[in-house]
Amino acid sequence: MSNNYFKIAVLSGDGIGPEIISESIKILDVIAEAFQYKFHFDYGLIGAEAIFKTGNPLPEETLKICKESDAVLFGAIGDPVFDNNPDAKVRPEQGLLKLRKELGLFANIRPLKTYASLIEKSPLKREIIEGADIQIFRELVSGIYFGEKFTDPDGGYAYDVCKYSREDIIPIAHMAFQEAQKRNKKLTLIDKANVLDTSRLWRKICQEIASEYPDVQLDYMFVDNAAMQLILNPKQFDVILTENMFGDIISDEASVIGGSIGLLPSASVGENNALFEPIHGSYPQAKGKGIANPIASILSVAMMLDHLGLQAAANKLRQSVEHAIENKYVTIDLNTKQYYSTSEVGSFIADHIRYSEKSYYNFENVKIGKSTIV
Ligand SMILES: NC(=O)C1=CN([C@@H]2O[C@H](COP(=O)(O)OP(=O)(O)OC[C@H]3O[C@@H](n4cnc5c(N)ncnc54)[C@H](O)[C@@H]3O)[C@@H](O)[C@H]2O)C=CC1
Ligand SMILES: CC(C)CC(=O)C(=O)O
Ligand SMILES: [Mg+2]
Repeated sequence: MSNNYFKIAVLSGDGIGPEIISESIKILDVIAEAFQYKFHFDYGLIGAEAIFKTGNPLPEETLKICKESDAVLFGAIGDPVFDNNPDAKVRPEQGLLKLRKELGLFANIRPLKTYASLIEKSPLKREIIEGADIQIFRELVSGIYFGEKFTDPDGGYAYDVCKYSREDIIPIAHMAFQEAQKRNKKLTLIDKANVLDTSRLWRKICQEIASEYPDVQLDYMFVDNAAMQLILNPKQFDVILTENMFGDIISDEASVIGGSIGLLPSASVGENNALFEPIHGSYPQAKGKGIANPIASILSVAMMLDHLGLQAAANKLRQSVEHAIENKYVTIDLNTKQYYSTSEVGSFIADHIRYSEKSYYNFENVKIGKSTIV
């Protein structure tokens, strides 16, 4: 990887995937211009569109461009054709799971924050959520999503095995402890250790590792209680560490604190590869309507820029997203009275980066894009 040339594999996927990814590419084009970087995009098929075109949810060619990339930008996969057919043998989700496994993306980092102007959008009370700031570390390539699966041909029973090894837990546990050290020195392991052997293994290993981080306070919480505590008192959490399925579920729940799942980005990282993806899915009901919030994908681009060592660009991008949110330049999920389309929000953020980087305008007084800031 040279200092200013980056190969990005782009997997738009299904549903709203292509719409949100096209806003993220718009942003990357502007960042390339403003900061003098070159991003080379290699597009690949994945998910339902890949099944429809090739029969395979993760074609070899897609895997190849991802492995050869500096980073992967991922939209979303999933289609009702498969969701509504429990007998389908090939499924879009298998493409994403296989990609995560093949790239060794063991840690999925899902940051959650609140924005002052969106506090009222959350169904939760201001005093409960204001200032909440949580970093979720979700294990991503093991556990029940990857264990042996079986369905009795007569349809009488089925099972999914949940398996964890020391090797699966240690790397992400260290990552979470190190993040806790950089933040408020508080780590909560969310598990079900009162019932599950796998959870007891997580506790044991985290207790062992804790001795290497004596300044970090390690707490435990059962996942059922955590699901309740997250919305009753989210500010008690700082860094959360959890297994694959629990992390999947509680992070969607946590998005209610921020105001919309359409705001939450994530980074999926491993030893040699990294992939950046919103936490939401393909939201098929919104496909082609221009109503999807592109910010989760755009903030995933900010995480990608951090990963590539382009902190100045990442910070500028986050400032521009905040500028859009604070100026109420948002999609319908965040404001049903005054809202903008997916591409208008993307353009507003892109314009803010472009003009503020070039110091063309005083931004407090300028009208950007098709609509007026009111
Ligand atoms: N990483 C991925 O690609 C994921 C894929 N999926 C797949 O997505 C499909 C739909 O699954 P759902 O459970 O409905 O989850 P979903 O995350 O696609 O949508 C759930 C709800 O969240 C809201 N939402 C999601 N994204 C949004 C956005 N960008 N802007 C505004 N609102 C947004 C909508 O209200 C939507 O009804 C399924 O096929 C599922 O398997 C689900 C989760 C993750
Ligand atoms: C395989 C995916 C559909 C899992 C998921 O929901 C997620 O990663 O958020
Ligand atoms: Mg999910």
